[in-house]
Amino acid sequence: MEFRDSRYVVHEGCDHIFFVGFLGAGKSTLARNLGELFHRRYVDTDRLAERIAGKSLAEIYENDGEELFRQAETEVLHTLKSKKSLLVSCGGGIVEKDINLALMREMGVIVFLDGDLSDSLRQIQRTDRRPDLGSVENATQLYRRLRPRYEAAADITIDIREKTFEQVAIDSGKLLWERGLL
Ligand SMILES: Nc1ncnc2c1ncn2[C@@H]1O[C@H](COP(=O)(O)OP(=O)(O)OP(=O)(O)O)[C@@H](O)[C@H]1O
Ligand SMILES: O=C(O)C1=C[C@@H](O)[C@@H](O)[C@H](O)C1
Ligand SMILES: [Mg+2]
Repeated sequence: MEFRDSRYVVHEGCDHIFFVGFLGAGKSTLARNLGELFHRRYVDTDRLAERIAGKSLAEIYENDGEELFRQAETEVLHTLKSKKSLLVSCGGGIVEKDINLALMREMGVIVFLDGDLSDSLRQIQRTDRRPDLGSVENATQLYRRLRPRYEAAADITIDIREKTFEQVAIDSGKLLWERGLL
């Protein structure tokens, strides 16, 4: 059943806000915080992809490989077309596929949380559950490869370096509110 609540902002057409950025940057925390502050529903593409596949991200990678996970991720994005006004925290690798970028652009705006790799690595508690991460060398390579893709995809970039999660929520909430996006 479609969730309805008069406190929630409803714009015309599809008006999702997609948060992209490296693994552990704080995308889910921000989307959840902004959802509470601005009464917008929040979803996470990794969790939705796990639901489609019926297993955890780590299990998908191990049993089926990354490609199947990426397919589930694209499927997830398609399902969001029929929804409205969502705050969407995206998997770190969502920018790997051009089709995902096109779908996100079609459905709303893309916000890039631009942070340091060292902060991401510190914030990720269970690196064993993160198949994409691997060693520090691997994570560094991945960060170098993905960062230009986040930058190119972004409608809005938020510098999150040396900011607390709370500061990021306040700064980005203000910015998105001023642009009429929240
Ligand atoms: N207020 C906070 N202060 C410090 N650390 C926090 C705070 N909120 C969350 N964290 C930590 O930072 C981690 C990363 O945050 P979050 O899960 O929001 O990032 P993400 O970008 O969504 O990562 P993922 O790659 O898992 O999708 C959390 O798992 C948590 O351990
Ligand atoms: O290793 C991981 O935890 C992840 C791998 C990528 O597919 C990402 O897209 C996903 O967000 C997380
Ligand atoms: Mg997340």
